[in-house]
Amino acid sequence: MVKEIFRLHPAAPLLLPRETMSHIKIQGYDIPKKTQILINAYAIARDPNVWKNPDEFDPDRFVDSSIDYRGLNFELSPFGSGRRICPGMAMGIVIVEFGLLNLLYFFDWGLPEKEAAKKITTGDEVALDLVQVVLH
Ligand code: HEM
Repeated sequence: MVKEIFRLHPAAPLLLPRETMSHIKIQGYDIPKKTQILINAYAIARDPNVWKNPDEFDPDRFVDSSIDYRGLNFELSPFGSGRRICPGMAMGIVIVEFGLLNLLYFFDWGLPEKEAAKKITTGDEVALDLVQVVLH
């Protein structure tokens, strides 16, 4: 469940901007020194070449899968990766897991009468979830 939340709704959809320290070549592209780089984790999570039915919220996709969010699988990297990976990752994971556990434990969840499930806004319509949260 938490992996699927991090996949579809990364808290930092473009991770953090980084700058190249030297000239590098990635997949044939020359990237000069001091170029600002953004990793579009949001787009990677919705790439049909990487994920089956990418727009679908399907926690079961991680059953029998070794893909994890701790920086070793680039298709799922809500905390970034490498030397600049989020140092607060362990704390972030605990906050998300405890938040979810509390919501599930202390509330009885259900749909209001007559309201169709498809009418509920999931946030998929908005590219930057963080912006959506701030604006509401
Ligand atoms: C769910 C919670 C969190 C998420 C999704 C998250 C995500 C991220 C991401 C994507 C980066 C950039 C990594 C990169 O560029 O490769 C980052 C960096 C960072 N995060 Fe987090 N973070 C979370 C929680 C936290 C917490 C709880 C703290 C501190 C208590 C924290 C402190 C930092 C710091 C200091 C950096 C900069 C690291 C550097 O530039 O070397 N984060 N985080």
